[in-house]
Amino acid sequence: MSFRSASDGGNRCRQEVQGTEAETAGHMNRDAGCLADSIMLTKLTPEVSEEGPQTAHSPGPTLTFQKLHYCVRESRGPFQKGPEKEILKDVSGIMKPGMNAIMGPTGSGKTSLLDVIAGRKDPHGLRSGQVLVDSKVVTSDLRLSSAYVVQDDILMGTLTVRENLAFSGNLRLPPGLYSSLDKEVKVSRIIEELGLQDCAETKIGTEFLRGVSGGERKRCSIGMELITSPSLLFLDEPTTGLDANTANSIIALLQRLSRKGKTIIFSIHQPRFSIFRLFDHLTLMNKGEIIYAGLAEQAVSYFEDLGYKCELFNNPADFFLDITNGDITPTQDSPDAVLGAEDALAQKYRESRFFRELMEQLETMVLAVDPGMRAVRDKPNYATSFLFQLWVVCGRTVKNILRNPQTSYAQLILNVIFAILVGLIYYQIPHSLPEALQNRIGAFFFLIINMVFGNLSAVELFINERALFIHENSSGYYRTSVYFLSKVFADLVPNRIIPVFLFSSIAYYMMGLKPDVEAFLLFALTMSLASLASVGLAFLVSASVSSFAMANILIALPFVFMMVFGGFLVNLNSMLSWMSWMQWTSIFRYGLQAVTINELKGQVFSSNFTIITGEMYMKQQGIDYSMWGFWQNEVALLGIMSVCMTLAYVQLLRINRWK
Ligand SMILES: Nc1ncnc2c1ncn2[C@@H]1O[C@H](COP(=O)(O)OP(=O)(O)OP(=O)(O)O)[C@@H](O)[C@H]1O
Repeated sequence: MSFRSASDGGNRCRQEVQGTEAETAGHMNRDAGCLADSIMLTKLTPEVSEEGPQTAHSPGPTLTFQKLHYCVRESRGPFQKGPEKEILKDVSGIMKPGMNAIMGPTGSGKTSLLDVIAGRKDPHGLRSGQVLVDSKVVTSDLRLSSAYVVQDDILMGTLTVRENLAFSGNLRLPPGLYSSLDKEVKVSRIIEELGLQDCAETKIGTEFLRGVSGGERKRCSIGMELITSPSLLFLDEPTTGLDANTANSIIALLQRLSRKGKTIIFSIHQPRFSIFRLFDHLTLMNKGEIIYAGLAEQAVSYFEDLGYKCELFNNPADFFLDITNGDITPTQDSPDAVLGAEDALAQKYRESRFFRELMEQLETMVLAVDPGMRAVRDKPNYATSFLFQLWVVCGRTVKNILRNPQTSYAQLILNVIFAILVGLIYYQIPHSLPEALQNRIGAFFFLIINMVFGNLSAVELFINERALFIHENSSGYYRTSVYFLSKVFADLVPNRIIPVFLFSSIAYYMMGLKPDVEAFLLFALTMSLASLASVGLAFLVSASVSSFAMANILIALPFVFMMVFGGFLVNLNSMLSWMSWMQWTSIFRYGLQAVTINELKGQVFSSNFTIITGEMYMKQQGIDYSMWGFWQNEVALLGIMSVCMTLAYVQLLRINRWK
């Protein structure tokens, strides 16, 4: 078995291949039998193998896809959709246990094919065709039961390699099968297998923190998926961005796994020969069509039969890219020589014996499809319970905040500085008119502004980790509600509630407001609720958009409107009636009214000739200062917060998880 090349280079390749020939041959023989066997296999759930409590080594599943036509609609701007573009054209194939590479020039559709067969691409784009895994129709459930390593490593930068792997293991290994100790052992085994011992306790790294190297990151990403011992593993360009040696070691690792019976399917751009020779099966794509699918070592001879000549010492992978790019042309004397048409290579492939054999195999497999298994759409199954997920995800969020405390410190320091500033400006407000009322109301407005605008930073909450959330959620780590609650709690307590309480204490006593504990507590409550209501709105915006620029525009607009309708800048009674309804949505109005009632009720202010009570002033301003008048403001703030938080959760559920 060798790369059939007319050149000496081909002979050299042959010698290198021979090193792996024996094991590859064994693998191929097994594959031949595996096709029939695989029809019988139905298990796609992670096998509990070498590291787990049970010892089972069942071969990985066989994945088949038939006549896939996938279309995308190109966008021509925010409101204009472009024409539909077919990015996969009548694509069929079989991927058996072993190393299955999808190669092709850039834009040829490698990633699209990988995503469609992995169930990660929006099913609305699939015009026809079906994907089967062990003769079962693929449903959205495949996303949760198979493993997919994305091209950009998505890991929590503040956690170490071991902690990241433990996070994946804790959430994705069923507690009924694995004790805590089993999970720890499994993480250690994965670290060993991936050669990550030296950096196991090193943090992955963030923009502020230098962490592990690119290759170690990639290996950790693969480990995050291997923790469930998946029998089917998808990888999108696992070697992109890595140096030659690291790329080699990653592919060698994948080959070791494939020899344990796993089905490894990956897209790859232009591998060097030492990598290419480890492939068992090759699918070559060009312009959305397959131009070769078959054993990797037969690809060179296939193209040579078409009249292309592989140069001396040329790497087969480069040879194929030269063919697809049109950099080499076929010799016309070959009986099968390709003519000049754009899709001639795809046409030639469809006329080849490889395609004929594939179609025969596919027909047999489709006949074996259990009709009852068609179109089944299982609900996502999570390995762990809601409460356990909440515990683990909250733990990670808290750890992340403690290791990356800049935002929390900044929020705290900002609040203290601002409280001292407000306290100094409005230091010990007198009871004499006109300062008594003017300064009090001015100070309250100033305070509410700080509560609302001081929470602009909350818009980053779901934008920062959007990619991480989408990846983990669609890979079955945790429920959306778990992530939402963990982020909300972890943000609210350190960043919102504690700083606001500190702020209220400093500002309240420096300004010399009512010296009464109950009044202080109600003041702090109002400040907290005004803060939480604005945080709720910020969360809603944060969950709705994916860019900071858009989020800043969307959050600033309602805050400014709310400020205008707060009752301080304009008298709300004098407003045009069709506009005045906006006051009911204003956090400023509710906050301002509540602190005004709390402070002025029962107070008397005087000048040389005038005496005015707080009640008189509030009556004049149209403020209801009864008990319910006060509490309705608090209820309204709570209501705004609850509605916004609920909508933020709905938006998180609606985030597009498809690629
Ligand atoms: N959602 C989409 N909207 C518009 N075009 C798309 C979309 N997804 C894929 N395409 C187009 O489909 C073609 C194939 O894309 P794909 O990413 O699969 O190629 P690729 O072979 O993986 O390329 P690369 O090696 O550069 O990643 C490209 O022309 C790409 O622009």
